[in-house]
Amino acid sequence: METTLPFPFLISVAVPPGLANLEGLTREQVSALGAPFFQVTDQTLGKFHRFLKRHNAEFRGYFDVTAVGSPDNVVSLLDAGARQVFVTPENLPKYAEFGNRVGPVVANLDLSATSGNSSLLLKDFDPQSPDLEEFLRQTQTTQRPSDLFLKPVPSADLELLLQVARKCSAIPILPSDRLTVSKEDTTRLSLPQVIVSFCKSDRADGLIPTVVCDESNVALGLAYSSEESIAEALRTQSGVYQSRKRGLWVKGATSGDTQELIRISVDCDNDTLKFIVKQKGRFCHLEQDGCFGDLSGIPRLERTLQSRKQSAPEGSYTARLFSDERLLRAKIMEEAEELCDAQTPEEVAFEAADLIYFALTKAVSAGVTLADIEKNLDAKAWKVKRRKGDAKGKWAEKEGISTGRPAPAPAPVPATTPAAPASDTPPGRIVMRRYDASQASEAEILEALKRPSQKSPDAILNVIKPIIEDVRTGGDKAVLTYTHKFEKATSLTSPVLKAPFPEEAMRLSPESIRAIDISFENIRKFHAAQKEDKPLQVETMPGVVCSRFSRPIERVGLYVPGGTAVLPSTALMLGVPAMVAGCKKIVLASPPRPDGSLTPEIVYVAHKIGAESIVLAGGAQAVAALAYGTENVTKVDKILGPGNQFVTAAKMLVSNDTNAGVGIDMPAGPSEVLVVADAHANPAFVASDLLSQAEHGVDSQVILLAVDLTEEQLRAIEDEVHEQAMALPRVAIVRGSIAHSVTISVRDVDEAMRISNEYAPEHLILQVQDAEKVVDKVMNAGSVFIGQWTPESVGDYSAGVNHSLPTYGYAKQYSGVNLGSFVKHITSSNLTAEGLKNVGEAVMHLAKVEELEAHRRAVEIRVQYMEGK
Ligand SMILES: NC(=O)c1ccc[n+]([C@@H]2O[C@H](COP(=O)([O-])OP(=O)(O)OC[C@H]3O[C@@H](n4cnc5c(N)ncnc54)[C@H](O)[C@@H]3O)[C@@H](O)[C@H]2O)c1
Ligand SMILES: N[C@H](CO)Cc1c[nH]c[nH+]1
Repeated sequence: METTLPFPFLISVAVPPGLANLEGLTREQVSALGAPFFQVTDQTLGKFHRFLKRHNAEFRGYFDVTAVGSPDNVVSLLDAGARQVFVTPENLPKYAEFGNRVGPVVANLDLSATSGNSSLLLKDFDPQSPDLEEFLRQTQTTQRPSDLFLKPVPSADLELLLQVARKCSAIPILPSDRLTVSKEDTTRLSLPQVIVSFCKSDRADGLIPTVVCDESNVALGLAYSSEESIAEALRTQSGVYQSRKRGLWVKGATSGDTQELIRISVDCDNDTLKFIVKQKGRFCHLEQDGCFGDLSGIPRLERTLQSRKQSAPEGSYTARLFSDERLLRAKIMEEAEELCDAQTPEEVAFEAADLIYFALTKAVSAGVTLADIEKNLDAKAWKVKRRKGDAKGKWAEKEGISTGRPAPAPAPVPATTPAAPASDTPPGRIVMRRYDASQASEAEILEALKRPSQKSPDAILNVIKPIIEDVRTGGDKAVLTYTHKFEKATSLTSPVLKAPFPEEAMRLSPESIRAIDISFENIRKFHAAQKEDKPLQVETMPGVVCSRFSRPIERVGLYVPGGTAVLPSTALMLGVPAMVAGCKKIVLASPPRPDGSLTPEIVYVAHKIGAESIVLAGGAQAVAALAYGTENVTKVDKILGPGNQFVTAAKMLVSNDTNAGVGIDMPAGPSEVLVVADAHANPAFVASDLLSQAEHGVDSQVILLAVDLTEEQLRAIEDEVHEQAMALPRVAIVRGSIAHSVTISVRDVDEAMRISNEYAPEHLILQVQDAEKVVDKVMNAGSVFIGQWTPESVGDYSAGVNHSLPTYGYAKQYSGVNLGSFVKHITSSNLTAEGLKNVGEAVMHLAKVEELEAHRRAVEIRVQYMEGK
């Protein structure tokens, strides 16, 4: 616990300041010095308690509680934010658990009886006592309490008290009614003079360097203080300093950017003051918040939100958030959930930033400042009674934490759907929301089928744009920097592993080699079959021959994801067709492990497909390196492969840069599956297929279209989902993805296929009777798995079909990766003289319509030549 005093003295106040007119110092002046001392009795305790609750941060004080009877009351003062309380030495053992927050009070000058305590309050201290010499001698011993507080007798000469305190490095307690900040008041001791007497300036002019900070302790700049400027600052409760050239400087007197004084303190070696102020406008004379530049981070966000609150552009997002309480509430809930689901440190930082943005919007909207929030944090840190911190109610239930209350109903079921009986649903059950298409509206079904919200495109762009720019301009070094940052592979010194790959980097068990070899061969066969053995040729008119032939794309970059799972199978799915297509340069990219190495399966696949190199990087940095090339990374013509939101957005961005000259395959994001199951389907099989995609990531979504299933049949699938999920190592991820996954009961297969085609799933699984016949009804899907013996995972690895597929509904317009993804089609025309004669008329006429005379003449000149003209 940080107990550093603002100054090496306390100010004693007889009653809670503000509850009575104080003589001497005002409440604000006491507050600005930050460490008051109070004497509390059973009678005044209630008042102090209430006062502390309200003003904890300003008056985090020291309390003599020897006149308070109940230890509970003493503890409640500590809990309310008292820095330290002093009790009689006999009572001290009762408070042992609170350590140095509780110290003894004694009334005699003999320190020997209290040695061993880290702090001690000497009350009725008389600086003229005959025992003073002996007392001073005792204070020189090593057993003395490190914090020795001297509370003087009422008649004490305060100047003398200060001298004695300095001699023995004790902390004098100065009565507020005997202090003043006014020059005119000669009956009291000058507080500014006391402050300055505790400071030692290194400067010839005696001024004290003063660091000026805002309420979040962000340094705004440097100023200087003198006794006079401190007096004026305390008198006016504003930022007043001593200009080195022009005397007193009242900050903002001319600019209007004034300051409200919050606190003055001195540093550890007493040569620098700190003023904490509430700054209006800017501190710096330049166009920036402070002399060290603009605010950043959370204070900057607060500033922006506050100005938006005053004048947000109509229709702006922040204006909507301020005016639509429900939207703001929904966003806070959404971001809180995303933060809980975040896994890597980067994701956690990203999601925490989002949550802080919306939380601060709520605060600003309610007129709460960051300083108010920080005061609360501090108050909590000073508490001594710790709450258990258990999760409560629906949140505990959602996470499967027992609350000792009856088990809850299953995950949200819309009112239109008959809910399963609550009593037999164990807490924390992993269950998909249920809808009944015959009772829910079309809009409700569409809403239920929405993919989990991705980060807003702007937020992602803000992250990836600088990364891409850094890599474009900084090359290898920039790639390495990001790999060190995101992958923590700090020992990596080169971002590329070039072929031939070292044997030790692909050392595998015979079983792994066999599994890869079998999959490789199946994928090769299926993709080789997609080859066009000869060019397409059509004679459209006599003598007019049109052809189309394909050529491999020369240099391809294949992104193999590696964030939440290592996916050598993706290396196969991209690498094998690239090899079959005959791409000359195949460059793989995949995030390395923290030790800088790659999983050996990926290196083995790279070796088998004849890759030229592997870029040891992931995310936007890998995409940028492939798109622009670096000193060691080969620039490619097309980037293919799935990835998270950063990867997908980076691919889109570089493909839009005409200077990059790079194409991409498609948006292949978080995995998803839609299973159509009827009463013939085996519930265990259905559940296993749903879970095989749910385990990919918390952003995955799985959908079950239950064709005419009874409540009992639905429950059987749900039971399987829960039981199988609970046994999975990635159950936490499954819980996240199932939270935004749904079961929809439909009447028949036609209704199921209508919904499925609208959803356009990446994977479509047909576990219905006569599944093959249903294939005719499939209009939009990445890849289809037909019948009960075809789990989706065979397509992920070994059947031969490709698993790099369009997600997020893009199956409506994109195909999955196939041989065609690695080739370009070139067309050719070949005309005889007769052919030109046959088609020439049409060409010349259309060229005339378009007024493109040179086009027309290119035909005419030949026809005339043929005719000997
Ligand atoms: N559709 C398909 O065909 C298909 C196939 C396989 C995998 N997938 C999907 O691919 C995705 C793979 O994602 P992944 O995250 O596991 O691996 P990934 O390799 O796509 O992403 C990891 C990289 O993201 C970057 N990154 C992470 N957090 C970042 C941040 N806050 N800021 C900037 N960069 C950051 C890091 O550079 C890291 O290397 C999953 O969603 C999976 O479902 C889809
Ligand atoms: N199902 C993923 C495509 O969405 C691919 C994959 C790789 N490994 C396992 N599965």
